[in-house]
Amino acid sequence: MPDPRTEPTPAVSLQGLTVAYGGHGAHGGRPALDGITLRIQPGERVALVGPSGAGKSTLLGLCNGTVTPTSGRAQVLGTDPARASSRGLRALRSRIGSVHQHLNLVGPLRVVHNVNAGHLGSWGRWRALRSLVRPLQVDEARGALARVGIAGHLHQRTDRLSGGEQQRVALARVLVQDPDLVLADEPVSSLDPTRADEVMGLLCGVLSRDRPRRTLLVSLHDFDLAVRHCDRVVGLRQGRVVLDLPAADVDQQARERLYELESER
Ligand SMILES: Nc1ncnc2c1ncn2[C@@H]1O[C@H](COP(=O)(O)OP(=O)(O)OP(=O)(O)O)[C@@H](O)[C@H]1O
Repeated sequence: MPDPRTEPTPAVSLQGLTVAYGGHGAHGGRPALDGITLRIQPGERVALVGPSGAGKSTLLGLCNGTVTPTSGRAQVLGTDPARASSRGLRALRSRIGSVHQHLNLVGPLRVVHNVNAGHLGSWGRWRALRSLVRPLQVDEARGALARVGIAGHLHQRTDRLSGGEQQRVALARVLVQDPDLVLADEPVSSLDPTRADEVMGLLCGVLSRDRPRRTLLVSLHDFDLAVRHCDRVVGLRQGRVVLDLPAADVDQQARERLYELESER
């Protein structure tokens, strides 16, 4: 049993968390998350996998405070998002980087502005507006783009880039934000397999090498990508954790158990 005095404070700690949207469970009374207990240590790269509707996005939403639990407790970077003041929640969110399938990039803006959006949590409003007129911290933006392999695109219009390149802009935005925790919800599901593999390599490589204690929690439909790029694989099914293994220990049997048809259970 680990000694609580020497264990690091977890980056994410969920205890008996249940989410029942609208006060009722989804799918005929079943909650979206059903008594989830999970600890993720700083620096871990964790993949969340499981069938559609298993609760992966809901779990990520709990971590950034956009979803409120019905019961149970969460600590994310030492803060309970559901009990934090609005200032506390803002402070927490400034330490969390997000990567989504929908990239939330402003297409007509030049790439440098979208990368600099990573500073918005720390820049005041005037600094942000000034930067829109004449970009600030350009060298930092260029450096971040270089690290994701598209340094030459700094001044291009963002919507002229390919989907994979735009995903790299979103990663560069996270790099300049420099968060302690990255939450990625289906970050590569719109990319072809080769691009998806490259972007996952950057997400789990550059983003975590950048700061070794940075924690990554990424939901994925592609089980192979999860095993290939992450340290640990957590499988959700019907709102419960049914698999939690180091990626190296995941075998075919574990995979089949996770995805077997609902009717077979
Ligand atoms: N805002 C909401 N209101 C009501 N029910 C919701 C809401 N969001 C999700 N649900 C339900 O909660 C359950 C879990 O959904 P969630 O999106 O977390 O699953 P998921 O594993 O991310 O699915 P997918 O892989 O398809 O994105 C589903 O039954 C879904 O219909």
